[in-house]
Amino acid sequence: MPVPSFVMAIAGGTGAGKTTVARELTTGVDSVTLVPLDNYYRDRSGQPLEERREVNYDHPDAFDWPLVREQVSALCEGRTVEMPQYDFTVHNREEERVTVDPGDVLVVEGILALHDDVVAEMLDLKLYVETDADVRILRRIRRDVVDRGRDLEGVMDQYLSTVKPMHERFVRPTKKEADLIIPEGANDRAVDLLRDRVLGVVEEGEPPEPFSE
Ligand SMILES: Nc1ncnc2c1ncn2[C@@H]1O[C@H](COP(=O)(O)OP(=O)(O)O)[C@@H](O)[C@H]1O
Ligand SMILES: Nc1ccn([C@@H]2O[C@H](COP(=O)(O)O)[C@@H](O)[C@H]2O)c(=O)n1
Repeated sequence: MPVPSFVMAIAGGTGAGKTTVARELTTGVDSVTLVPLDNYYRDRSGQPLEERREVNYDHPDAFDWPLVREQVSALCEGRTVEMPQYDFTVHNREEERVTVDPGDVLVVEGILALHDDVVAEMLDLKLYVETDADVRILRRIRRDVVDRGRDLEGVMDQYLSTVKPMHERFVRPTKKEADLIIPEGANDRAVDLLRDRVLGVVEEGEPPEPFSE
């Protein structure tokens, strides 16, 4: 298995465009390993669905950080992991894990991708995608209703009770940890420049250090 040429994290608020930026930045790279932090929500099989619906999923405590650290570290060392998968419709991990191999580029992506100090030590590049809150909530309403089986009233309640306050308390402050802030989602110029650097590291063997200097 290859040891990744470099490892990046993409943080930002819900609906900011993190997944889109991850895809754009790695276009042309042969082997990319995505580590979506959503897969690392804690296992709540011991809790009834009614309770799971009420959990604050935007607080750092909702995530299984020991497992995040263990698996990111393993992938960085060129080892395969059995990655958990998450089912948003039932607010829980799926029973089956998926075998994930390390690629040339490793991308840790999620609202709190820049939250954990131990994970931060493993990163060559830290990005924060910044998109206005009104754009993000509109994107989220569409996604949660269409893809995640939620109703509009519930999405609005969750946004005001936990998503927004936790964004202000835990997500937005991680912006200061970022090497680069990408404005307005998949900003073409910023993404083009970064993609060239990613390809330079992977294809030409350039050192990843200038990203963070
Ligand atoms: N720059 C952009 N312009 C328009 N739509 C975008 C842009 N970036 C992302 N989107 C759309 O917004 C939604 C959320 O994007 P996504 O990348 O999944 O966000 P996140 O991973 O931060 O939650 C998706 O439907 C995506 O297609
Ligand atoms: N059971 C869950 C778990 C998480 N969420 C929300 O997902 C958001 C993070 O995912 P993004 O793709 O939007 O970054 C986060 O804001 C949680 O509120 C959920 O609704 N239900």
